[in-house]
Amino acid sequence: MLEVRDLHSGYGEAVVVRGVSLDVGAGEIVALLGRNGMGKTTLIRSIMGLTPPQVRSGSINWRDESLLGLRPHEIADRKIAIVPQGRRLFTSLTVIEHLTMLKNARAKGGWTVERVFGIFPRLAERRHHRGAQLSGGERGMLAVGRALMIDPQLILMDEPSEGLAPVMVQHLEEIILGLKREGLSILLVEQNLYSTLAVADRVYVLETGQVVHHANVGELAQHTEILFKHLGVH
Ligand SMILES: Nc1ncnc2c1ncn2[C@@H]1O[C@H](COP(=O)(O)OP(=O)(O)OP(=O)(O)O)[C@@H](O)[C@H]1O
Repeated sequence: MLEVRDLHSGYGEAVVVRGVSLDVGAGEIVALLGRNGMGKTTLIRSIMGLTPPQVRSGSINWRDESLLGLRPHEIADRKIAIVPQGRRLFTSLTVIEHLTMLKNARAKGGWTVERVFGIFPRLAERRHHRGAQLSGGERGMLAVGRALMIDPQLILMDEPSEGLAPVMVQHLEEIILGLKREGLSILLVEQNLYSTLAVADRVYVLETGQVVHHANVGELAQHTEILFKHLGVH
């Protein structure tokens, strides 16, 4: 479904993503692991058409169509959503306003506000609260809910568990697995290794903008020395 080939992308003179190739299949959860500053966010933003960074060369194809040169809203029209790092919510808009701003009022089927409230009851309680009034966990839920409202087939999630309490991280894992069961594809950037191993099918490890390891989660769990070498974890 998503096919990235030999992608180079960066900021000004600095090329941060240096020749990355990766695939995300239908209904697959693929994780990008790597220490801070290795280029994960740059890669996610490049796929979504967000600038900066600027893509220098390589290809990004989605269902056999090139995404290069498309604007983020055109990419969203192709059913790709992003849960951006830091959530990027509007401080003065309410929960409901965030959820409805991208939904075509005439759209039929798919995700509705009520369905999002069904998986995140806390957001229902806070429906009239503004972005600035929400806790970190509530902001995280809203960022995921907002992404779902475009009825995505692929979600790019940039550290969705960042700042969440352990119980919420577990809830998020369940939601991610539920979305997979519905056939969604997810490209997940995650610092939380255990969360990654709990949900992902395959993992790419990035180091200074290059893929240095690619494995199924089962293989990775048996070769924890790889994680130690590239991620500095035990
Ligand atoms: N807007 C920008 N302008 C210039 N350089 C940037 C910009 N954003 C990121 N960089 C640089 O690109 C490199 C990769 O950053 P990136 O955010 O993609 O890493 P990351 O793997 O997602 O790490 P993190 O987990 O810290 O977000 C870093 O050296 C960073 O300083």
